Amino acid sequence: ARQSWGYQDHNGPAVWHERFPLANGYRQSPIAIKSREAKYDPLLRPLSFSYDPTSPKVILNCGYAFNVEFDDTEDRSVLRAGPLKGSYRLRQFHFHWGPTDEYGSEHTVDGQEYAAELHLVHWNAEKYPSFVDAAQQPDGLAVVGVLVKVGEHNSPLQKVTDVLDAIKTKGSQATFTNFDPSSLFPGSLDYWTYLGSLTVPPLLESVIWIVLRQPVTASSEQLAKFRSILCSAKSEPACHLLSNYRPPQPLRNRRVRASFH
Ligand SMILES: NS(=O)(=O)c1ccc(C(=O)NCCC(=O)/N=C/Cc2cnc[nH]2)cc1
Ligand SMILES: [Zn+2]
Repeated sequence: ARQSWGYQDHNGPAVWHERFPLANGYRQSPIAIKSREAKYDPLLRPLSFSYDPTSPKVILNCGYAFNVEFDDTEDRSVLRAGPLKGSYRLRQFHFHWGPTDEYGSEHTVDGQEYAAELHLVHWNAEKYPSFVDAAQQPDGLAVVGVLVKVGEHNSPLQKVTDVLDAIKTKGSQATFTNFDPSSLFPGSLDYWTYLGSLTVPPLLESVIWIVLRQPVTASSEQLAKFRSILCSAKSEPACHLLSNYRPPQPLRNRRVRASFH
């Protein structure tokens, strides 16, 4: 079968444009956030989320990340307010990381790269009939990004890292429930927001990004656990997913707004 996209030299972010022309689009993500150029917007409201801890169902190794996937057939876990109009339904969360603790986040802040980044992917179920439809619309998706720096052990995260041995190979999945993803949030919900895209192919320009200002920590051992999953299927030669971040993309004609002074 044709090589699909990935994060190696032959199929990584530098060549995605060959098969996914949106890679060179006008509202691509991630971006390098420059805090001094972000403008405080008093019209931005605090984020309001209500997550049902029984709505996560499975954790899946999709070869380029692992996704904790939610039952999004009704409004069980939703995000409202902030920069959003209406309510957005949580579909999945996943992480991006790098080969060492020094880098691996997708967004950077004032040139600072973080060890990893958590993405909670929501879609506008009030306005669109399905995730796939919402993903084609400029206001269809809302992704909350949480920066992860290496440091103290993160105990809520341990529930996720403990199950990674059970989904080592691409395509494997395991039951995963009774988990509240807001347990992974930092103390402050201050955020930057801007209009962007998926950071993986097809790079659709349908994401309202909400990047929390305050990072959370994870221990070096927990970060190493991310790198232990394989991007290869059981039948293939093993290849560890050591890195799955897209570097920052041109800001072009966009403004980053801040919810805080
Ligand atoms: N990196 S990101 O946050 O921009 C991002 C956002 C969305 C996707 C995405 O849309 N991937 C497709 C796989 C998926 O989301 N699968 C979900 C299955 C599912 C979950 N609940 C019901 N079905 C990937 C990366
Ligand atoms: Zn992501």
